[in-house]
Amino acid sequence: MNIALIAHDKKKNDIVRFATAYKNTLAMHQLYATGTTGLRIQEETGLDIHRFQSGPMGGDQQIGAMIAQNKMDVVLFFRDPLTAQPHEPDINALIRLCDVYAVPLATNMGTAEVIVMGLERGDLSWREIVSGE
Ligand SMILES: O=C(CO)COP(=O)(O)O
Repeated sequence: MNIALIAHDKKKNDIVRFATAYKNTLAMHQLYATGTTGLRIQEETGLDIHRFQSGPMGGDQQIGAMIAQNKMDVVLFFRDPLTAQPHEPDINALIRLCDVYAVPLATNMGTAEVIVMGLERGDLSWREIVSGE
Protein backbone atom coordinates (compact mmCIF):
# COMPACT_ATOMS: atom_id res chain seq x y z
CA MET A 1 0.00 0.00 0.00
CA ASN A 2 1.01 3.59 -0.51
CA ILE A 3 1.28 5.48 2.77
CA ALA A 4 1.86 9.22 3.22
CA LEU A 5 3.68 10.50 6.31
CA ILE A 6 3.39 14.20 7.11
CA ALA A 7 4.06 16.19 10.26
CA HIS A 8 4.12 19.85 11.15
CA ASP A 9 7.30 21.07 12.82
CA LYS A 10 6.17 20.69 16.43
CA LYS A 11 4.98 17.13 15.68
CA LYS A 12 8.11 15.94 13.87
CA ASN A 13 9.64 14.30 16.93
CA ASP A 14 6.35 12.45 17.46
CA ILE A 15 6.21 11.12 13.90
CA VAL A 16 9.84 9.98 14.10
CA ARG A 17 9.05 8.10 17.31
CA PHE A 18 5.94 6.65 15.70
CA ALA A 19 7.82 5.55 12.56
CA THR A 20 10.49 3.99 14.78
CA ALA A 21 7.90 2.05 16.77
CA TYR A 22 6.13 0.78 13.64
CA LYS A 23 9.21 0.54 11.42
CA ASN A 24 8.74 -3.14 10.60
CA THR A 25 5.14 -2.61 9.47
CA LEU A 26 5.90 0.57 7.54
CA ALA A 27 8.84 -1.09 5.78
CA MET A 28 6.41 -3.48 4.06
CA HIS A 29 4.74 -0.60 2.20
CA GLN A 30 5.60 2.20 -0.21
CA LEU A 31 6.23 5.31 1.83
CA TYR A 32 5.80 8.91 0.73
CA ALA A 33 6.32 12.09 2.73
CA THR A 34 6.57 15.83 2.56
CA GLY A 35 10.19 16.97 2.30
CA THR A 36 11.35 17.71 5.82
CA THR A 37 9.24 15.05 7.49
CA GLY A 38 10.58 12.45 5.07
CA LEU A 39 14.17 13.51 5.64
CA ARG A 40 13.83 13.29 9.45
CA ILE A 41 12.21 9.85 9.30
CA GLN A 42 14.74 8.59 6.74
CA GLU A 43 17.69 9.80 8.80
CA GLU A 44 16.43 8.36 12.06
CA THR A 45 14.89 5.07 10.92
CA GLY A 46 16.62 4.23 7.65
CA LEU A 47 13.20 3.64 6.03
CA ASP A 48 13.06 4.12 2.27
CA ILE A 49 10.77 7.09 1.59
CA HIS A 50 9.87 8.99 -1.56
CA ARG A 51 10.12 12.63 -0.58
CA PHE A 52 8.02 15.34 -2.14
CA GLN A 53 8.53 19.10 -1.72
CA SER A 54 8.35 20.55 1.75
CA GLY A 55 4.74 21.21 2.79
CA PRO A 56 4.75 25.01 2.45
CA MET A 57 6.43 24.63 -0.96
CA GLY A 58 3.71 22.37 -2.38
CA GLY A 59 4.36 18.98 -0.77
CA ASP A 60 0.81 18.66 0.57
CA GLN A 61 -0.51 19.38 -2.91
CA GLN A 62 1.76 16.73 -4.45
CA ILE A 63 0.39 14.16 -2.01
CA GLY A 64 -3.09 15.51 -2.79
CA ALA A 65 -2.44 14.85 -6.47
CA MET A 66 -1.72 11.20 -5.70
CA ILE A 67 -4.96 11.00 -3.72
CA ALA A 68 -6.85 12.52 -6.65
CA GLN A 69 -5.49 9.70 -8.82
CA ASN A 70 -6.61 7.22 -6.15
CA LYS A 71 -2.98 6.18 -5.66
CA MET A 72 -2.68 6.93 -1.93
CA ASP A 73 -4.10 4.36 0.47
CA VAL A 74 -3.37 5.85 3.89
CA VAL A 75 -2.45 9.35 5.09
CA LEU A 76 -0.83 9.80 8.50
CA PHE A 77 -0.75 13.54 9.08
CA PHE A 78 0.48 14.69 12.50
CA ARG A 79 -1.04 18.16 12.45
CA ASP A 80 -0.17 20.99 14.81
CA PRO A 81 -3.53 22.51 15.73
CA LEU A 82 -1.93 25.28 17.81
CA THR A 83 0.26 26.96 15.21
CA ALA A 84 -0.93 28.92 12.16
CA GLN A 85 0.50 27.52 8.93
CA PRO A 86 1.20 29.70 5.87
CA HIS A 87 -0.15 26.96 3.59
CA GLU A 88 -3.41 26.30 5.45
CA PRO A 89 -5.38 26.13 2.16
CA ASP A 90 -3.13 23.28 0.96
CA ILE A 91 -3.65 21.41 4.24
CA ASN A 92 -7.43 21.78 4.00
CA ALA A 93 -7.35 20.63 0.39
CA LEU A 94 -5.39 17.52 1.31
CA ILE A 95 -7.82 16.62 4.10
CA ARG A 96 -10.78 17.30 1.83
CA LEU A 97 -9.42 15.00 -0.88
CA CYS A 98 -9.02 12.19 1.66
CA ASP A 99 -12.75 12.50 2.28
CA VAL A 100 -13.55 12.68 -1.44
CA TYR A 101 -11.68 9.42 -2.09
CA ALA A 102 -12.43 7.69 1.24
CA VAL A 103 -8.76 7.48 2.10
CA PRO A 104 -8.11 6.56 5.76
CA LEU A 105 -6.64 9.71 7.32
CA ALA A 106 -5.14 10.17 10.78
CA THR A 107 -4.55 13.71 11.94
CA ASN A 108 -2.96 12.71 15.25
CA MET A 109 -0.85 9.93 16.72
CA GLY A 110 -3.77 8.21 18.47
CA THR A 111 -5.64 7.63 15.24
CA ALA A 112 -2.44 6.83 13.36
CA GLU A 113 -1.85 3.98 15.79
CA VAL A 114 -5.32 2.56 15.17
CA ILE A 115 -4.82 2.77 11.41
CA VAL A 116 -1.42 1.08 11.47
CA MET A 117 -2.76 -1.70 13.69
CA GLY A 118 -5.61 -2.10 11.20
CA LEU A 119 -3.04 -2.24 8.42
CA GLU A 120 -1.21 -5.05 10.25
CA ARG A 121 -4.48 -6.99 10.59
CA GLY A 122 -5.36 -6.56 6.91
CA ASP A 123 -8.35 -4.32 7.69
CA LEU A 124 -7.41 -1.94 4.90
CA SER A 125 -7.06 -4.48 2.11
CA TRP A 126 -10.29 -3.09 0.59
CA ARG A 127 -8.12 -0.20 -0.59
CA GLU A 128 -6.42 -2.57 -3.04
CA ILE A 129 -9.81 -3.20 -4.66
CA VAL A 130 -10.72 0.49 -4.74
CA SER A 131 -7.37 1.56 -6.18
CA GLY A 132 -7.25 -1.35 -8.60
CA GLU A 133 -3.80 -2.55 -7.45
O1 LIG B 1 3.99 21.46 6.23
C1 LIG B 1 3.83 20.28 6.22
C2 LIG B 1 2.48 19.70 6.10
O2 LIG B 1 1.47 20.66 5.92
C3 LIG B 1 4.96 19.35 6.35
O3 LIG B 1 6.00 19.73 5.52
P1 LIG B 1 7.49 19.29 5.83
O4 LIG B 1 7.49 17.82 6.05
O5 LIG B 1 8.30 19.64 4.62
O6 LIG B 1 7.90 20.06 7.05
